[in-house]
This record gives sequence, C-alpha cells and structure tokens, in this order.
Amino acid sequence: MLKAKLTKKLWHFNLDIEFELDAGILVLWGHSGAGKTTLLQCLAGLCKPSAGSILLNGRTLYSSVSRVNLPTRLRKVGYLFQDYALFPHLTVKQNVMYGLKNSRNHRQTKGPVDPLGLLNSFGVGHLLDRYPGQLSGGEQQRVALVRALAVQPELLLLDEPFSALDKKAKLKLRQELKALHTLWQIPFILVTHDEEDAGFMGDRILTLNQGVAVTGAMTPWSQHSTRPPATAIG
Ligand SMILES: Nc1ncnc2c1ncn2[C@@H]1O[C@H](COP(=O)(O)OP(=O)(O)OP(=O)(O)O)[C@@H](O)[C@H]1O
Repeated sequence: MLKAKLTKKLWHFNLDIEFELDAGILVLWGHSGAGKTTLLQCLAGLCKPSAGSILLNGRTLYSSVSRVNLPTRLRKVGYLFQDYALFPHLTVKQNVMYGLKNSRNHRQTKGPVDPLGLLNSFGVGHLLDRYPGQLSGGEQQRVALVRALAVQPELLLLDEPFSALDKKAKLKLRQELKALHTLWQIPFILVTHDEEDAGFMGDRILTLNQGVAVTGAMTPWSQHSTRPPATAIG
C-alpha cells in the first residue's frame, strides 16, 4: 500500500496531491507539464517534495514533519524510464548488477529474485556481455526492467515505457508487464499519453491538471463512462 500526500513547489509550478494505492495498476494521466514525472520523481527519491509524507507498506520514505528522506537505493521503488537510462559504458550484466550493488535490499536478504534468471525470463539472458548501444530498443527496455526488478521493488514506476518502442515491441512488453503485475502483486504507476495502453494496462486512473488531481478519488477504469478526453492528451 502506497500513501502519498505531498506538495512540490517549482518555479512556476506547484504539485499538490494526496492519494492511496493498493496493489493495482494506476494510470497517471494528464497534459504535458501537468506534473506526472515530478510526482514519480518524488516517489522514487529523485527529487525532494517541499512538504508532506510518503509511506510504502508502512515504511516512511519521506516525511517533512519527522525529517525523513530515504535515498533512492533504500526505497524499494523500481523506476522504468522512457529512454531506458542504461549506462552506455556498462554491459547488460553490469547494468543489472549495478542496481543490486547499490541496494540495501541485496545485502539484507536473499530473496527469490535471481537477476540472471530474470534476464532469461525476459528473453535477454543471451545478451549479458553486450553494451546498450548494441541492443534494440525493446531489448534495452527489458534490461532496464530487469534492473528495476532485481532490487525486489515494492512499487514499480513506469514513465512512458512504451513510447520509444515500435508497435510489435510495445505490445510484447505490455503483455509482459501485465503478467508481471499478476505475479508480483505490487502497485504499478504507469504514465502514458496513449489511451489504448492506458485501457489495456490500468485498473484505475488519476488525472493530473497543473499539479492537482482533477478526478478527486481514483475510479476503476471499467467504471469510467468515457475514455479520458482527447484534450487531456499532452
Ligand atoms: N527542475 C525544474 N525546475 C523548475 N520547473 C520544473 C522543473 N522540472 C519540471 N518543472 C516544471 O514542472 C512542471 C511539471 O513538469 P513534469 O515534467 O512533471 O510534467 P509531465 O506531466 O511529466 O509532462 P510531460 O507529459 O511533458 O512529460 C512543468 O511546468 C515543468 O516546466
């Protein structure tokens, strides 16, 4: 369970949001500049909110009152970026192991996650010694996903993960992420501008408009009378 209540003040922009999320897939929707990436970055510890609190399964990741601000590597939050964000000078294996080395989780537990097994199950186990520049976009995104999963995240953030992929690679990754969600049962937050991706992936939707959640409560996707309005697409 994720509980977030936070504000983030930037130059001409204020994010002000409160929401709870169980183990479903939440689609984060809104115009370009609405604050979607800012919200994900606050959850992941890549930027610090101005005030508020973030709790993940009862652990405080951030609290302005008790002055807690866990670094990213201790948060157990996986982040999949639009542009993969792999280290170009490291091999596939080194990219995945880099995330693990930085994770406290790796030192503390011997969990069921085997990164090499994960690479195999996502069809990229044979690419261990290749560099990101020697991989297709779909392969790079799979490696980035394995890197995010290797630390056994309790929350997975997906920031437009399909937008750099061709249609075939996107459909395959979409299916795999759905299957992964069923298996792992952790909350996912998906940022997308694509109605079809949102409809396929999402259980619930949260629409941001200029930093504020305009829908109020989150609504199961199936209960939406209409698809998100075209004007909401950035
Ligand atoms: N470092 C920063 N300093 C000041 N303003 C920023 C900074 N980063 C983002 N912003 C502003 O915050 C607002 C929200 O940006 P954000 O990237 O979160 O939007 P978004 O909804 O993810 O947009 P997109 O769909 O285009 O990726 C924008 O107005 C942006 O210009």
